[in-house]
Amino acid sequence: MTRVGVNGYGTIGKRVADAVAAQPDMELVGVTKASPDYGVEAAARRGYDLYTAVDDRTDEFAAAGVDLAGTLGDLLDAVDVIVDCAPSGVGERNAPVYEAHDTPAIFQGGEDAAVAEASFNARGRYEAARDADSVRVVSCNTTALSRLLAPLDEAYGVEKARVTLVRRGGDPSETDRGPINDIVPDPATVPSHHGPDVNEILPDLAVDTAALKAPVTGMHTHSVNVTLETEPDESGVRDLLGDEDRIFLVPEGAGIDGAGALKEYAADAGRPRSDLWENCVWAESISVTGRDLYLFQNVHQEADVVPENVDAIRAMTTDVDAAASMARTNETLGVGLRSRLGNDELGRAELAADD
Ligand SMILES: NC(=O)C1=CN([C@@H]2O[C@H](COP(=O)(O)OP(=O)(O)OC[C@H]3O[C@@H](n4cnc5c(N)ncnc54)[C@H](OP(=O)(O)O)[C@@H]3O)[C@@H](O)[C@H]2O)C=CC1
Ligand SMILES: O=C(OP(=O)(O)O)[C@H](O)COP(=O)(O)O
Repeated sequence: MTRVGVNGYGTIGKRVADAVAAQPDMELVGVTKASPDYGVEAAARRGYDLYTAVDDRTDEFAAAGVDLAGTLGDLLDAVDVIVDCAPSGVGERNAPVYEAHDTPAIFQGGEDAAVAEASFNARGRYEAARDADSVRVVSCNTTALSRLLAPLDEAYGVEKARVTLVRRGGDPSETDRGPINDIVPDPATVPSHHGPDVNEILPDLAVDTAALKAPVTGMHTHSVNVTLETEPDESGVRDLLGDEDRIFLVPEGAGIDGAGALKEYAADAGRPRSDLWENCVWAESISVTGRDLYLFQNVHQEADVVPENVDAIRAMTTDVDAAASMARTNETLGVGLRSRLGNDELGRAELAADD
């Protein structure tokens, strides 16, 4: 049983905590908060022990009537691995604290790659985390690109990938983010950080990325063009991507026309927080011209890195291999969304059996 702590209980931390708690081979020892706001209630409702991320704020929690199990240092001494889910840049400041407690750590994609010994994606780079003392799960966008490009490279060879990322302006809870009335090149320089970050996972893959930010909160959207080394056909690409558990082929003719409908689909499927852990590739966008493949995919930024964090914990702390870890994570969380529309007869009994 791997004992796990989560440092930072925000957008990513609360989801990672729930995913860890669902694993039969992991124990969630506790989570931290920096301030006693509404997030502490979510942790309490789930029965998670709460620690303060910042030692000298203990009195603030007491004044708000919040019981603490201890400080970050206490949590670090009680776990086999800590998952840092602090705001971007704060993880780097936390790294020396983890080292001082001799606690292996997993960081998130808001940190520079240099924060950890290895960058991680279960599909592309699981073994790199084996026995590492620190690992960085790459960002939501980089995770999605790695999941997409790895199977394409294996099946056809990637000569060159070119991706335009329309990034969401902020998460739904982030009232202070933007833009609110523009689509902004961000960064305005090319390549954006995503291409070099993909190369942390797939080092030999030629990929250029350009990014913008848009006034939406639900999901990122990627416009993808990949020149392949061998000529594919559209149905072959559909089958290839459809066989990946962490890719959801958005069915043609289902009336799912954007992120709003995708999130509704996830809610109807009973997903916690309407989370879409899978890349969402629009099936009808898959188009081939010679060796050029085109498609659109949507990425739920709050969710896609969550199964990757679970696999990173296993890679660092156990002998379980990539395929077995991914299968266990997928099964326990329910990753592997599939639509039967346009495929088989839509049987109520069959759908109910999935629940
Ligand atoms: N949001 C996203 O879409 C994605 C984010 N990431 C990355 O994940 C990481 C976390 O992002 P996100 O969850 O969005 O951030 P949030 O701002 O939602 O949550 C951060 C959490 O960290 C806590 N915190 C604040 N200061 C500290 C500290 N000094 N030590 C420990 N914890 C602290 C906050 O506490 P409190 O609430 O009490 O202030 C909050 O609970 C970043 O690296 C980000 O780039 C990766 C993929 C997608
Ligand atoms: O890591 C992320 O995005 P990124 O892949 O564009 O760097 C997350 O969506 C957080 O991005 P943010 O820095 O816009 O909050």
